[in-house]
Amino acid sequence: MFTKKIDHVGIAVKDASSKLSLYRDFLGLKDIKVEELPERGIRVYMIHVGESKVELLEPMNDQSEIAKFLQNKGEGIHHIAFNVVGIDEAVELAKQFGFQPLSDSPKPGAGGTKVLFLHPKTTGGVLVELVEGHH
Ligand SMILES: CC[C@@H](C(=O)O)C(=O)SCCNC(=O)CCNC(=O)[C@H](O)C(C)(C)COP(=O)(O)OP(=O)(O)OC[C@H]1O[C@@H](n2cnc3c(N)ncnc32)[C@H](O)[C@@H]1OP(=O)(O)O
Ligand SMILES: [Co+2]
Repeated sequence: MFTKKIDHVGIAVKDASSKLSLYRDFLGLKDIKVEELPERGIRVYMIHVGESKVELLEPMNDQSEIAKFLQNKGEGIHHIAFNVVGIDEAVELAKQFGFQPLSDSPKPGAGGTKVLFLHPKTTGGVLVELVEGHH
């Protein structure tokens, strides 16, 4: 597998609009794409910063993939995502290295990408996302 850059840093928030003054107004990051992923129960605010992004993850409902994190840990950094080439081989490769994939195959991510998560228990306490494609 080939990795060239950090794709994004995922940040769990209860209410994204109240966080935009930092990114959009103070830091001057105007390229922000909003997308809803109902299958994950997440509204995404993808904030472009040079070649990488900050991804604000806002729950759309109580079943949201980030609801439990917000309940247990509160708002803050949720995951780091690496842009990769060869994600279809990543499940088997990760297992060979002792990292636990959180699905049997890559799943749809924001912006039409394919994503695969690795369990934080096997990656030094960091939820790692692999992303193939571009937002
Ligand atoms: C927007 C789409 C997409 C994109 O295109 O970028 C996304 O980014 S979606 C982002 C949200 N989706 C996901 O995170 C999917 C993958 N995550 C999971 O499957 C689960 O969240 C999880 C990582 C398996 C954790 O779920 P679960 O085991 O049910 O949670 P617990 O609360 O019981 O925690 C167990 C254990 O793991 C620690 N933990 C949980 N979340 C994180 C985290 N984000 N980073 C680091 N560690 C985490 C938690 O603290 C527990 O540890 P112990 O207390 O020591 O047991
Ligand atoms: Co992400």
